[in-house]
Amino acid sequence: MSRYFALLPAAGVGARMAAGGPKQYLALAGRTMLWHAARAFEAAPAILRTYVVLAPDDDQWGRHDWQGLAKLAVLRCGGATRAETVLNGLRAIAGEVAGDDWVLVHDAARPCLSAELLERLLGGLADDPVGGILAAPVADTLKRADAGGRIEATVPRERLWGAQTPQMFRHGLLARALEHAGTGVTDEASAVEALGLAPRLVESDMSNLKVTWPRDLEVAEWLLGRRR
Ligand SMILES: Nc1ccn([C@@H]2O[C@H](COP(=O)(O)OP(=O)(O)OP(=O)(O)O)[C@@H](O)[C@H]2O)c(=O)n1
Ligand SMILES: C[C@](O)(CO)[C@H](O)COP(=O)(O)O
Repeated sequence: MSRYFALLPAAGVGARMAAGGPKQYLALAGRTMLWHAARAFEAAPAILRTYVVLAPDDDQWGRHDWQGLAKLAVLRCGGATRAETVLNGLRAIAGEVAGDDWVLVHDAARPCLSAELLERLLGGLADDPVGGILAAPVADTLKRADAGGRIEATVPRERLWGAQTPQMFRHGLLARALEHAGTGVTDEASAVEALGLAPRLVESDMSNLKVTWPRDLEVAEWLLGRRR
């Protein structure tokens, strides 16, 4: 029978947030952003454990309250890029997680993942031979800029999706894909794509936003408040 694990890369520095420290520890609706990101997996019975991958020199973890997260396990093996952090995490859990177990990789910077979207991902991929990701169809007209900030071209948006997380793959396949792809890929799916496979898209929406810029905090806070 398939087993399911969550893995949260949380070793980023939050350069674009420019908050004076890693953004995963910023307060949102009374908890840290990281707490909320991990909380989504707490409520899903299928998930056995939630691994959080911190930077080796993280000095903030111990300063916060992680109550309510019984499935949590902490790893201190984050790398210089998101891909490196995920691969280090996959290697660290290889003794506990089997090659054909599912791993759901979820950004610590996505604190608003709902139970509905998580269930949709788990249900949509249960029998999938490759795995896949939550993603939202692009709604805006897309422009490519030139170096001076003027429009160079309008890019057709048909069949374009914005990739989100969780990204769900079997441990063995994902580790192999990331080893093959190197540390530059910005998500797990692109590493799997580079092996010639086609991950499935499971439709999500903008409620599962990534908190990247300071202005995203207010939206995330509102979404979390609405859910309570
Ligand atoms: N070396 C890294 C870089 C990023 N991440 C994680 O990957 C997720 C998505 O990254 P992003 O939103 O880019 O976060 P930061 O890297 O912190 O932000 P920035 O790029 O603005 O510095 C976050 O949970 C972040 O902590 C990570 O674990 N290890
Ligand atoms: C994984 C991701 O959230 C999918 O949209 C995104 O690629 C992370 O990108 P970042 O540059 O690390 O923020």
